[in-house]
Amino acid sequence: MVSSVALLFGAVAAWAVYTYVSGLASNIAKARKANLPYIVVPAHPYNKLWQITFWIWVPLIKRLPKSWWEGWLFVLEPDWGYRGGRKVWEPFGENFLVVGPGAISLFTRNAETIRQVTARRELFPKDTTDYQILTMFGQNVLTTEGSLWRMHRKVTAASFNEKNAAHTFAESINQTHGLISEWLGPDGKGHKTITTAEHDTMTLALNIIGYVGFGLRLLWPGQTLPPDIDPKLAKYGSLEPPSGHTMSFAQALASTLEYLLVLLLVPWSVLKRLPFKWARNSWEAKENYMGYMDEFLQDKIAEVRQGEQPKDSMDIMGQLVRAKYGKSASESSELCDSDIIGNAFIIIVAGHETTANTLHFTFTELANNPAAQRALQKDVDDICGKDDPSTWNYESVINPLLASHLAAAMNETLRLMPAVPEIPKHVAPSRGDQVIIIDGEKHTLAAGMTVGLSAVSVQRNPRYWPTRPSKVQPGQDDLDDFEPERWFRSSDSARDEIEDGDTEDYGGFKGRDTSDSLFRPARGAFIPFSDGARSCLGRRIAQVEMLAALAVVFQKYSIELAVDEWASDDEVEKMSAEERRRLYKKAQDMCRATLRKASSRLTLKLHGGMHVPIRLVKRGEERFVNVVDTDELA
Ligand code: HEM
Repeated sequence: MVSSVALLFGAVAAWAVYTYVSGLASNIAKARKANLPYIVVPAHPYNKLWQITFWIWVPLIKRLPKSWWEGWLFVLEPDWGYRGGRKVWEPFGENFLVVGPGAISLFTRNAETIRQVTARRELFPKDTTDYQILTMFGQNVLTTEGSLWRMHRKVTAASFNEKNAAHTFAESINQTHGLISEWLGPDGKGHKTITTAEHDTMTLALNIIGYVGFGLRLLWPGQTLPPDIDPKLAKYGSLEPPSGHTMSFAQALASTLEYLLVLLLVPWSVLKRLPFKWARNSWEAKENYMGYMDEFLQDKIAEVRQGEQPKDSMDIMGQLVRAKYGKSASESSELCDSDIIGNAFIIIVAGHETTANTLHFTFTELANNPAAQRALQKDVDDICGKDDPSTWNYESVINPLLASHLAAAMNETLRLMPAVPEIPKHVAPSRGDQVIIIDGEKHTLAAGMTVGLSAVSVQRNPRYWPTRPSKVQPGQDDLDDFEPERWFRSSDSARDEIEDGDTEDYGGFKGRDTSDSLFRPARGAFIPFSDGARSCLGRRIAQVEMLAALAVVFQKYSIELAVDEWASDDEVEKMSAEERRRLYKKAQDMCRATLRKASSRLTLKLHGGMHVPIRLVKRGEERFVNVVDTDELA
């Protein structure tokens, strides 16, 4: 008996060793065929078991002599692209392969490679198995491929037009007033240290996405609904839970997003029974959210059946309901109810945290870079003047804003801290090996190989971005620094297109990612919204939303880093300009160190309560940003 058990274990162990070694050998052969630099790792970075347990193994491996692990261990740590910076690429150039026993991946910071991958959607699709957990409320545009994706993309893209961008601009202006009131504090005077900027920009983006996704007006604490609001919408807009719910709609939405990873990873049948507070909270959020979605769907279907005209606002879910139940529904009738709820959910997920963090980092970087903030304020004054933001006309201000220091600051944040630092694709397993050309040489990528487009690395690659000496890191170039002014440098690169690229129209905004009057990076070198057919559907909405928020805030206010850690308000009051500059430098160094610690779970952000304290002050009442970096005032 004992010997048969030992035999069984021996056989299983032999099989495991054989699978491991033969898998590794086969992937090494594929790497050699690709003729690109490669490293061999004991476990692949995308291996789920490794992703859960890496924190146990990495410190253990680091106890071994450094020469044993320094050339490869970095790829097995999360966020190596963002945290490791450019030096990790030095041994490899712009493309390298990571070869593990179960998988092989190409990582690239080469624009030519990125162009070829993003332009050929069918040869380099998304690996939708990785996205299946995001189908928890229904199939949607992010989680599907092939003809199913086409259908989802077509129906959802219909809402992403200029008319709706203008509606979003107006709602962003309105919601930014809520953010400002929050930051000014109850006395409305400002000068109060804000440690919740990350949370507050999330609320701002949530309230805007509530409008984009459902046509709802969501409130900030202390606000009330307009008296003439449609009673059906009041139920969703109210800060109090209506009957049948234990949370308001906004609370249900915010908590569902807060507990998203729990809801994605823990089976619901288990979650329901777990005796922990986080499990109860996430379950309550999900139950409320699903309840609201069902009611919302039924309300919208009833509206369509009663022949009610659509409201003149952005409302993706309403538009999807009309696509299925309206008079001209034939084309899109393949949508089922869960697809509608699934798409509404994914638009919120895709458009909430991404925009919130970009805005949060832009506010923080502008506080950290007073010269950039002053240049931005000058442009707000020139474009918008002193007019009440509610009177700003979208058609006349949007293009000037897109060509201004506001867009330059937004682009610079997207360059340095893209919400999605690495965009995953793979070589379609059913289409065989694929050849790509890099600097005139052919390279064969094996079918099934995963491809990580490193946005964060290509966007700091000196081959594509003109550089100047860094003002913060002596002896280095300025590619790791926040320098919005870079977007006003001259461009000599053509927007290289791919000859056999996918040219079909998949809807969404058609213009470029950046204004023609700003620096135009080589195609593939600036991919915060990805590129090609599967690029971000909400790009224009996100840009419009962020520009509106920046313009409203900086028209009347400045943002400064808080210095409470080093000096009281009374002490600052008595300081000379030079003393203030020295003090602010401490806050600037601390700010840079904190931002370097950002990490990505869903998107790149400051996790675990990490924050950079800031203050909102009326223009003319600044303590620092009008005296720091003043030599740069032109
Ligand atoms: C700063 C803000 C944003 C950034 C940086 C961003 C970035 C991206 C990126 C990189 C992708 C491709 C992801 C991948 O291939 O895995 C993507 C896809 C997508 N984004 Fe955004 N996004 C932003 C805002 C938004 C907004 C506001 C919306 C909606 C209102 C939105 C809706 C979508 C959708 C639906 C997709 C999937 C498109 C498809 O697969 O066909 N995004 N986004």
